Amino acid sequence: MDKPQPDGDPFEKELAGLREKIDGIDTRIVALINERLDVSASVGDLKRRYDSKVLDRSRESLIMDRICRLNQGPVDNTVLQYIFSVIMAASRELQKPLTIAYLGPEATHSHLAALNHFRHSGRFAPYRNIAEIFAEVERGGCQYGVVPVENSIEGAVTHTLDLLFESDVTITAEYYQTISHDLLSLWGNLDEVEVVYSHPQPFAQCRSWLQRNLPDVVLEECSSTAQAALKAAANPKSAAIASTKAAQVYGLRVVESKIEDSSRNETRFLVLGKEEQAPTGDDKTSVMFVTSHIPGALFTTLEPVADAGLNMVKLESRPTKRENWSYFFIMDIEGHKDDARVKRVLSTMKGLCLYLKVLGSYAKGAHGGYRSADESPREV
Ligand SMILES: O=C(O)C(=O)C[C@]1(C(=O)O)C=C[C@@H](O)C=C1
Repeated sequence: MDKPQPDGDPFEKELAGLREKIDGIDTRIVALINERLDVSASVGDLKRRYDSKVLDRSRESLIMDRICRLNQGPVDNTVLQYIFSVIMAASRELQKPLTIAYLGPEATHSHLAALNHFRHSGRFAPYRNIAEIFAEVERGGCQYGVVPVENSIEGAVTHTLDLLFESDVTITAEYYQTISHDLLSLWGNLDEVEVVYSHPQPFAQCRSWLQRNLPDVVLEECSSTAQAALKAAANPKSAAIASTKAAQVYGLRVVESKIEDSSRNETRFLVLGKEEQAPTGDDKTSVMFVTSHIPGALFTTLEPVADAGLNMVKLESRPTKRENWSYFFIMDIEGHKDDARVKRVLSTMKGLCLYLKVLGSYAKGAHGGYRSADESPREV
């Protein structure tokens, strides 16, 4: 059916009336948001005086539940939660701006994970490598650092595991970032594309699409997808495989979204910090340990975990690099280190191995992340 055509004056008049109403409502919304932020600033003062943490996830969950119960429509609960997640991010930012280190440059998947996990609130600082992020968090230059630890297709990020062995930072959270690749170019089409830039991993993950659509182009490897986008922005006869965020940051257009062969590509990121996290009731604990060089040592060390019925969700081994053929292990179990059962098991394990360190207890992350400002509902 054809859309009704604006009928000159009556349409304009009615539209102006409705828009005036919207302006009036917006005025009230702005005033209410600022009124809420004023109260939040007072909460911030109180928290500073009592040395209490700014972020209170359990309170935020209660707020989300409450607004959904109050909601009578027509707004969808997901949209409402999204709006409130941004309001609360502004609230936290006002109370205490956070500094978050991530693996740069801008618009990498690490950047997206950091933005999504912290709901866009804070000062996000790019670092050149994972070691620098650990060092920055350790020396207190940034409160948090976001580092990749495992990809669902490529496996462990061994550099991160090695740094966990050496460093004194705590794991404060985990975040699963869906990895999706877009083809970006200056003109937004495939015409005249002679070269495609990207990191080796996206090339491997988009192989079928490239074969089907750009079988004859040169594939040029870059150190990151952001670097690839930067190069594509300087060459009109090229394209880059990178994130949608990179298109915004480097002034490119999206030729095609989600060109990866498998849609189940996820990277697990760890959020490093210094503060231990209180139990939430649905936690994970990461533990690092070194076993002695005798047959069955690993089995003996892990036996208490099985005996207590604790669910081990991951076990990785890495060379200690201090002695040939000696290894350290990183184990993730369900539960918080303050849970009586976990406490008992860790204390028994400590007596059975050469060295054991708890890397952190933190709330379990949801696969696919949670809705945040970067994953805003597309239609609204
Ligand atoms: O209630 C608090 O503790 C607040 O700091 C306020 C507020 C909010 O904006 O509602 C902000 C940050 C916290 O994570 C939880 C809630």
